[in-house]
Amino acid sequence: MSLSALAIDSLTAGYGEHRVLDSISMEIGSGEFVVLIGPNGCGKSTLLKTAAALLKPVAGRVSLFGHDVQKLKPSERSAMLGVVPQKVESPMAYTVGQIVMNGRTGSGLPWRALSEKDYVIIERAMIYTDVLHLRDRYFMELSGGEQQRVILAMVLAQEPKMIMLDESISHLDINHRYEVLRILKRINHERGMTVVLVSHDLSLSSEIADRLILMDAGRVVAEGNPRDVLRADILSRVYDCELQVKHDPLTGTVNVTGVLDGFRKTSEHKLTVHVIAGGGTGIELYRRLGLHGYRVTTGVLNRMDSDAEAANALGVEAVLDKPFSAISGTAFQSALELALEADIVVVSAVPFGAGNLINLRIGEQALDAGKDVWIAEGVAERDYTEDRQADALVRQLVAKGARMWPSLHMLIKELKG
Ligand SMILES: Nc1ncnc2c1ncn2[C@@H]1O[C@H](COP(=O)(O)OP(=O)(O)OP(=O)(O)O)[C@@H](O)[C@H]1O
Repeated sequence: MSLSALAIDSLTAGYGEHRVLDSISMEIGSGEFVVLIGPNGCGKSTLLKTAAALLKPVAGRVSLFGHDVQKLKPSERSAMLGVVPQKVESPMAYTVGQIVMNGRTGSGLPWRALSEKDYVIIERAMIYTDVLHLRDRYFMELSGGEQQRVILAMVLAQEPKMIMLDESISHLDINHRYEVLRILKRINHERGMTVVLVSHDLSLSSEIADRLILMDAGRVVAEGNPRDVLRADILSRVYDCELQVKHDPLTGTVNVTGVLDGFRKTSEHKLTVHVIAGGGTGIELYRRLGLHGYRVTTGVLNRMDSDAEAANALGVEAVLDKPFSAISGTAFQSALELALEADIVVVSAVPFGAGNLINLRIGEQALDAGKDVWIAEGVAERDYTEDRQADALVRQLVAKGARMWPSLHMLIKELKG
C-alpha cells in the first residue's frame, strides 16, 4: 500500500453517551477501491462522518493523506475528500444545476467566480451521471435515485482525491447502478481516485472491490480480498442468519444469498417452541422464531417485563406473574403445561436470580419428559445468585442432554435440522 488516503487509528466515536466505534483502526491506501460492509447500525456511516470531520472523535485519530482531519481547513478537506451521503437534504429552492455547481464553489466555502474550466468539469460530471437533462429541475422534486446521481455529480465536480459513498447506489435502477460503478471504476483507474463505498450488496461488492472491510458492532472483524471475507462462517456469525455463499470460478465473484425455503418448511410443520426468557432477552427469540414459522409460547414472565410487552404485541401466548416477586406455584404450573405441550423448549440468556431460578426448573421437567431443551450459551455466567445455583442447574441439565445454542441463527438452523 502506498501513501494512505485514510488512516484511522484507535478511533472511538459516537453520539453523546452512545459509543458506536470502539477503538477501531483501518487504513485505506491511495488509489484503492474498498467496499465497507456490515450489518445495520454497526457504525459504517459513523466512520464516514468522522472521516469527513462531521463528527469529532472521543479518542484516536483520523488522517486524510497524512493530515489530521480535525486540523484541515474546509477547502483543504474538500480537495481531499468528497462524501456522497446516505440521505440527502437540500433547500427546496435549489435546482440540479446549482447543486452540482456547489461541488466547484464548495458549499460553506468563500464565494468565488467560476472559470471556463469549472464549467467544463461541471458539465462533464453531469453527463457522466446522466443528470444533464435534469439541470433546471428542482432537486427536491426528483426521485431518490435521480437525487443520488445529482449528489454524485456534485461530488465528482469537486474532484477530490478520495470519494466515499454511503449506500449511494442503493436507490439506483440496475442500469444506473452499473453506470455509476463504471464511472467510479474508471476514475479510480485513470485518475487514481481512492473510492470507499458502503454497500449492503455483498455479491456486487465482490465484483467491484479490491478489498472488503467487514465491520460489526463498531469494529473491523474481517478484511481482505472478497473471497476471503465473504465466507459463510464469517457472514453467518456477523449477520446472525443462515446464508449461502457460492463462488463463480469463471468470474471470480462470490454470490451471497439468504435462505427463504426453510421458512416454508417450518411453517408447514407449525412446531411450537416454548421460550423461557426475561429482562428483554426473549424479544429477538419471539420475533425470529415467529418469522421462521414457529408457534411460540413463553413464561413465566413478570407483568412489567419488556418481554411480556413484546409477547403481547406479537401474539405470543404467555404466562404472566406479579412483578417484583418470586414466581408463584400456579404460574409455574401453567408455564410448565405450555412447555410440555410444546415441541421444543428454549432457554434464553436471562440472568437467573433468586426470584426466577424456578423458571429453569421448567426446562428441567421438560427435559425429563423427553423434550428437546436448548439453553443459551453463557446463561450460567449471567447468573447473579450468590451460590451460583443457576450455574449448577445448567450443568446438570446439559449432563442430562440439554443442548447449548451459541447464537440465534445457529439455534434456528439446528431446529430446522
Ligand atoms: N445522529 C445520531 N444520533 C444518535 N445516534 C445515532 C446517530 N446516527 C446514528 N446513530 C446510531 O449509531 C449507530 C450506528 O449508526 P450508523 O448509521 O453509523 O450505522 P450503519 O452501519 O451505517 O448502519 P446502516 O447499515 O443501517 O446504514 C446506530 O445504533 C444508530 O442508531
